[in-house]
Amino acid sequence: MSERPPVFAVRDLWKVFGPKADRVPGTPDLAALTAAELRERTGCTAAVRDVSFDVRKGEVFVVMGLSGSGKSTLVRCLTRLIEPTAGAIAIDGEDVLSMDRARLRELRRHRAAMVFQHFGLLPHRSVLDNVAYGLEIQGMGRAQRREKAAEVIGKVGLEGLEDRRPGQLSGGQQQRVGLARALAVDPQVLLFDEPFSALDPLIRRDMQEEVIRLHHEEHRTMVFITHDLSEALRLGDRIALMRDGRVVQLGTPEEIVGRPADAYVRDFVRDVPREQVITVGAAMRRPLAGDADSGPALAPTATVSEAIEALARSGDAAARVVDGGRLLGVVDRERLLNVVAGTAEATGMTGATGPGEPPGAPGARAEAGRAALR
Ligand SMILES: Nc1ncnc2c1ncn2[C@@H]1O[C@H](COP(=O)(O)OP(=O)(O)OP(=O)(O)O)[C@@H](O)[C@H]1O
Repeated sequence: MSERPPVFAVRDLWKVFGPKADRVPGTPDLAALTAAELRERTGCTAAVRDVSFDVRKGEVFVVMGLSGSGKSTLVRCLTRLIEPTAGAIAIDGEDVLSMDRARLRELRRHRAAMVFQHFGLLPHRSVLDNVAYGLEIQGMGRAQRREKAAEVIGKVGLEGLEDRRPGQLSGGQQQRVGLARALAVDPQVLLFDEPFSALDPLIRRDMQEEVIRLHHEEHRTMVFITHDLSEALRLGDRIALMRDGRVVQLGTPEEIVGRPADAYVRDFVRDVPREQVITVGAAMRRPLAGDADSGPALAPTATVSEAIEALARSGDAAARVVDGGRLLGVVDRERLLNVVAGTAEATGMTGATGPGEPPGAPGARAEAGRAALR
């Protein structure tokens, strides 16, 4: 697979709050301290600690972690809503840290639009004018921006509500207005800061579907903060799991669930139904002589859960994993049970590569996991 170029490239990023914050990243003794030790020794909080990652074009990149792990600080650093202490950030190869005020404004207005949990809508303006607001501050003429706003309102399913004020909308509808406003400026990347956490579960699911749809139909690049694991697994092509300012694992949902990097991640994903996330492509063994002839055929992106169902129906002992007519491997009952029981790491016969850089097509496998969780 050819690597998609990064939209954001983040390297060795630090954000330290507190007195003389600058000295922390450059002083190995301080940089090595735990969060609690650092606070005690220096009075500083390292909200983001030595984080590096790329956000690839067209992917949904989820930043997940418990409250206080540094998610918001990290994402706010991307457009310098919070000024990083050390490190490098580039958008499309352009250095973000050296941008002047005008360039930064342009970055935030045109290139990386933020959708907040509290939608920041203007209460005295109609839905249409709220959606058009971003275009207005870009200097677009009234007729043109209203036309564009109406088009985006249609996209997010708010037709007929154009003339309402935000106060006359439900929470979910308000969030759609916030989303439409961000979309109207046609940004390269959408940044979501826990946008759905205040919504009730059904509406939340609706909005998640909306994000998935935008991802599929418009191939939007999105960075999505959440503290909710099932939301992360449902939406993310890749997930950066944060703890105390560090990214403890970066990978596809399948990798995070199937190959947790450490005890913390393992504990975090303990209750996830592995068979709904892990694919037969990861669980299979190499084919042996005679394997080609029997058992149902599954695509490598099929989940373990789908494989179990196929075997239950056919009565066979094993299923074949095939791609374009080629036999890739075999999953037998024992392998499938091991995934369900969590007694085998789903490393697959292709073996592991570095964290976050799986072989094959991570997007497709993440998609299989998401489909299962929907
Ligand atoms: N302006 C600030 N001054 C000092 N410390 C801060 C500041 N902003 C954030 N922090 C600290 O940095 C750490 C990371 O905070 P951040 O808000 O990024 O976490 P989060 O993962 O987004 O949390 P939540 O899910 O609760 O929003 C926390 O310990 C927080 O107290």
